Amino acid sequence: MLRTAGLTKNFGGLTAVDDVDFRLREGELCSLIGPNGAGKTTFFDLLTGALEPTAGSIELRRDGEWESLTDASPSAVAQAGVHRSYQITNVFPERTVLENVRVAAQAAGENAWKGWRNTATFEEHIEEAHGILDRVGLDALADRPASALAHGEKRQLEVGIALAGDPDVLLLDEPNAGVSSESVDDIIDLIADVATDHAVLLVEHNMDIVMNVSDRIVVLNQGAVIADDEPAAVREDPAVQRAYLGGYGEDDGDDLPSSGATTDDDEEVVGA
Ligand SMILES: Nc1ncnc2c1ncn2[C@@H]1O[C@H](COP(=O)(O)OP(=O)(O)OP(=O)(O)O)[C@@H](O)[C@H]1O
Repeated sequence: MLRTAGLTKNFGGLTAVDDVDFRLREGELCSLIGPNGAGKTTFFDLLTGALEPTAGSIELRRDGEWESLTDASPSAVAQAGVHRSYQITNVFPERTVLENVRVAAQAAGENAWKGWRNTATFEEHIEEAHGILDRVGLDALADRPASALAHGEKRQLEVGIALAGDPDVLLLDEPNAGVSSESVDDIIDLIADVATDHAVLLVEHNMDIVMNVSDRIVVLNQGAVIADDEPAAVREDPAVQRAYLGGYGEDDGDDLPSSGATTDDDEEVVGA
């Protein structure tokens, strides 16, 4: 579905992403984890065209053919069907929840340039937006200004915006950031639901979420892949425990870590 080969990004003398061969398969939910500064955001920025790679390639499979996204612009990547939900919100605060999703649906639509004048298209986008809001659990709040949403609801809205235009691949950037620990189950349900009909790459520090939803986990450390396996195998991998997990799940899989990845909310305790 989406693959990289030798993907590398240097910032001056620093290699933030180091020769990464990665593959996201159709229907798969893959998580990308690693300590602060491991290169997760940079990898996302490369996949979405926000950054140009120093070396390597990015390809998306569409209609049975591999298509290069290596030098594609962010809008070309989005047009190709790879959408990202942002850790730093891209919500218009004064607009309503519905408007935020409708505008995203319109921008993603094939007839975007006609949208403002074409009533049928406008109605279609409103319908799509309501469907998406229903899916992310926000339809009851459709007429609220986005600024009035709680943290967790904003994350839900960001996922909704990323869903607009029906992408093939969803890149979810810390959908749990700033969300209270009571809402973790809602976020798990939301991620699991969108993964039923999209290939999903998730960056998330909360290991309870990652271990719960992932089909596969890729671990980055200092820009390089140090593990790529099923959750149980990754959890038991000594190199991953050393670099990131710091004791998480070593005894019975349910313990909170004494250090390492966060398990409940917005506090990040992972060492760089
Ligand atoms: N624009 C930039 N210029 C220079 N260095 C950068 C730039 N962006 C990131 N870096 C460096 O690249 C490395 C990887 O950073 P990145 O933000 O990708 O890590 P991360 O895994 O997303 O971390 P976090 O979990 O804290 O979000 C870090 O050492 C960071 O300081």
